[in-house]
Amino acid sequence: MENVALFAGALALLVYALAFASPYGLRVLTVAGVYALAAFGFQIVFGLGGALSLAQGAFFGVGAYVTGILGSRHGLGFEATFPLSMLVPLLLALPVGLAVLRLESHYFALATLGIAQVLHLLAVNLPELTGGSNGLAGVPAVVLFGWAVPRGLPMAGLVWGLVALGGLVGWRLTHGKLGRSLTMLRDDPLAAGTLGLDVGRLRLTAFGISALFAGAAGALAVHTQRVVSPEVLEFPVMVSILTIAIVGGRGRMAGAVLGAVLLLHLPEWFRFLERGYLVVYGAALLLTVLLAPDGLTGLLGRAAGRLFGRPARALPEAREPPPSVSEDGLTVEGLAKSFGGLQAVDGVSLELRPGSITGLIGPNGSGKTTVINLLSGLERPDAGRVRLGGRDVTGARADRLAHAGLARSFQAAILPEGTGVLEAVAAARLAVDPDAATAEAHARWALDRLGVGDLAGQSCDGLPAALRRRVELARAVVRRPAVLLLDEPAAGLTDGEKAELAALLRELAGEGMAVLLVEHDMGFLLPLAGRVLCLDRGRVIYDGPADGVRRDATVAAAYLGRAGDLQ
Ligand SMILES: Nc1ncnc2c1ncn2[C@@H]1O[C@H](COP(=O)(O)OP(=O)(O)OP(=O)(O)O)[C@@H](O)[C@H]1O
Repeated sequence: MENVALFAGALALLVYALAFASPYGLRVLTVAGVYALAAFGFQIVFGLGGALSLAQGAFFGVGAYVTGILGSRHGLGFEATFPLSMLVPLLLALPVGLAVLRLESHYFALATLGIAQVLHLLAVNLPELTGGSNGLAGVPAVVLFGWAVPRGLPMAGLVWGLVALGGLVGWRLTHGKLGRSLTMLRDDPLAAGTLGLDVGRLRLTAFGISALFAGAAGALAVHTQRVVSPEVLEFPVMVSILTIAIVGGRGRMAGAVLGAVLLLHLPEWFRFLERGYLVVYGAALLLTVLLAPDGLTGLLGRAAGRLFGRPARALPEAREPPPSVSEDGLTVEGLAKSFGGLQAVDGVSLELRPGSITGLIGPNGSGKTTVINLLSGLERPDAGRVRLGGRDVTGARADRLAHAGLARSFQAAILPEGTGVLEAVAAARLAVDPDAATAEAHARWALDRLGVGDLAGQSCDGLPAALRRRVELARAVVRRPAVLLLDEPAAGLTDGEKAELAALLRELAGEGMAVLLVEHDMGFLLPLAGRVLCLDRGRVIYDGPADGVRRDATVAAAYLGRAGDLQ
């Protein structure tokens, strides 16, 4: 269906360009292609990665200036200027990205906006290099195999040829491991780290790719206009790219094309309204954003789905992933963490041996989740030592710990809305499997293992709580971890479901996994766990066999009068 729509769209553009477009119309179409190319990169960094990079306009401008300066001042040809126009923004993006990519979203947006401001100032104030406010004229035409590509249809053809190529590259990236990893990162950055994804490296890669696309677009813009001026570094360029991505549909290459064609043509279509056109144009944009929050391509996709039904998803054959290799489990000594003045975890020591199930209990707020967060790398300990698989991993990042064989679940099962069950589970293998198809085959195995293989073709949206928990557990199990940390996995389950979960956990431990269970439900936990630790105000107040917990006076005292009760 998607392919038919793409083909129809491409054909319509071709017919318009060949038979109907005036020279001016061809120029607008060419510029639309240039913006589509810039928006492809933005779809990757913002649409998929969720990082509102306001540097896309700056990278566009840098690409434009590289072609402008090298072309008009040094007479270099397209074959040299075009790759350099992509390379220079990339070289700028890497150090800038390293410096700003770890900032929180709005600070990141501001920092990237600053880049454009600085570059604009440089462009205006370095006239010997850039031509100052007037810019540089006389940028040569693109010369291909000795033929100077004239403006009009040939230039439009060249630009749209590159749009087709760029769109294909972008489409492959978005549908492969990178795109899926970025989507996971956007939807749930915390979980992404615990699934082994290197958040920093992924963001930097997306930022770099966005710069490559923007630089290419900037170069083509200059060849189309044959001049370069500080205008290419001004904010309207960035606003146009952002609008194109949002109106067209976040994260979709087809959305970038549709958005660019519409954004560039709407002012032309409304021009007869003279000064009133801006009002209508603004209202049309506002309506699109309000009525189609996932953009026009999202709207069209949903409409097509309703009309023609969703095509059945071809499911991969289940394949068993290799288990993590680890003879030793996890050993923790003197773990401590405070938040401000509050000592959340205070000198906790524990050992998770392969093949064992250990329970971690304690009243509400006693530090159980913080222990799991410390062990899985979401918090850094203030003190203590953690050894995993025989190696010291104290303070290691979540993705490193995941690679070392640790998996965890979260108290509130987080599955990204709008994602398929199979994709959500496969996300946990993206960091280790060679490609997305292998990750999906492994995910299929995990879903079968959890007894929910029939959910593979479904969406995560609207799944009942018990099934969501299973899918989330499948996401941990699919990693075949050596150590599995589960934060209240039985919450909200019926007695029958709890019994099934208990059987599964026994099976996993029987295969050599070391399991840590944080639980309030003693009826579930005590028959399952060999050993139980009880925390109170961050300290271990009981560490012994499960059947001794109920008789222990300190444990009973800790639970008395607290929100959590020893059921
Ligand atoms: N990021 C944080 N910043 C400040 N305080 C925190 C943070 N995380 C946890 N705390 C505090 O640390 C203490 C321990 O919290 P934690 O969530 O680990 O307890 P818990 O035993 O898991 O509780 P529950 O059973 O309710 O899940 C609480 O007082 C909590 O408010």
